[in-house]
Amino acid sequence: MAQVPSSRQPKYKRILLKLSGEALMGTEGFGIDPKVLDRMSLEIGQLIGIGVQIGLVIGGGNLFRGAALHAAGMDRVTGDHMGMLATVMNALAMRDSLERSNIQTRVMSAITMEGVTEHYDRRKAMRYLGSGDVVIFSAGTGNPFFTTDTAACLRGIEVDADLVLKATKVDGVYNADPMKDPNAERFDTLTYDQVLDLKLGVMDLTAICLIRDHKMPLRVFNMNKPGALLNAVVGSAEGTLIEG
Ligand SMILES: Nc1ncnc2c1ncn2[C@@H]1O[C@H](COP(=O)(O)OP(=O)(O)O)[C@@H](O)[C@H]1O
Ligand SMILES: O=c1ccn([C@@H]2O[C@H](COP(=O)(O)OP(=O)(O)O)[C@@H](O)[C@H]2O)c(=O)[nH]1
Repeated sequence: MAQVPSSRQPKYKRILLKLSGEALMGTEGFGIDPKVLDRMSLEIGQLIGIGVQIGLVIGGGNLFRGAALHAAGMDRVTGDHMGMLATVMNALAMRDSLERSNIQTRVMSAITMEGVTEHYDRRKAMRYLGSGDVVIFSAGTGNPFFTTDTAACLRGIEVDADLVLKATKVDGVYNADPMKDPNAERFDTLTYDQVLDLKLGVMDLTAICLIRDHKMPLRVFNMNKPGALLNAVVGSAEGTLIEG
């Protein structure tokens, strides 16, 4: 397991990390790049090494998104079911990579899939987290019309995480989409209400309202920046912190 300097002590004991499905495809246009999984496992191993308890939610956008399937003519609920199943595939791939790095991992699913994953059970998940296992919460919330961002916030609140972390392709939250506006400026911190009032497209409104109502802090950071995850967990300025 990767070593980190002992000075880097965690500020947060238990975190819920959300990885977008798209991030898993690396430079490919679809699917899963094992190199990305292994890099994430290395970074997660560093956190385990300093005693952080980790819940993971992985999106499915590298495989299927209900809204996109619907736009192409499919029934929306069927599309969302396919999207949720895609997150289970990503979770199994991530578990495989974590376990090859000797990190004990559990996959739970909000949709019953006996023989493939455990069914989501909050109390069991809390026990697994408490004993140091990584728990991957798959199949989103189990309901259509939601996103895995909302699932991450929901599970984070349910399992009493100290912080929800959204790993994404950009360096944090900006005053405009930085992929479209080269002059966009990044915020170091934001309140929940600022995110809502300024309509900052970093997470869907359901997710932001949920964390606002439960006062769950959220940090948005760039998952392609080596060491950014560790920085965020030791409390260094990294990306954008949303709270208050
Ligand atoms: N105000 C904003 N600040 C940061 N990113 C934004 C903003 N508005 C839109 N985005 C876009 O949101 C994306 C991050 O969301 P994410 O959920 O990781 O991606 P996706 O929606 O493709 O799964 C970024 O790649 C960025 O282009
Ligand atoms: O609670 C949930 C979570 C996800 N999804 C479906 O799963 C897809 C993949 O999730 P998401 O788009 O959040 O993945 P990401 O953008 O993070 O890769 C979504 O588009 C939805 O179709 C859903 O129906 N309910």
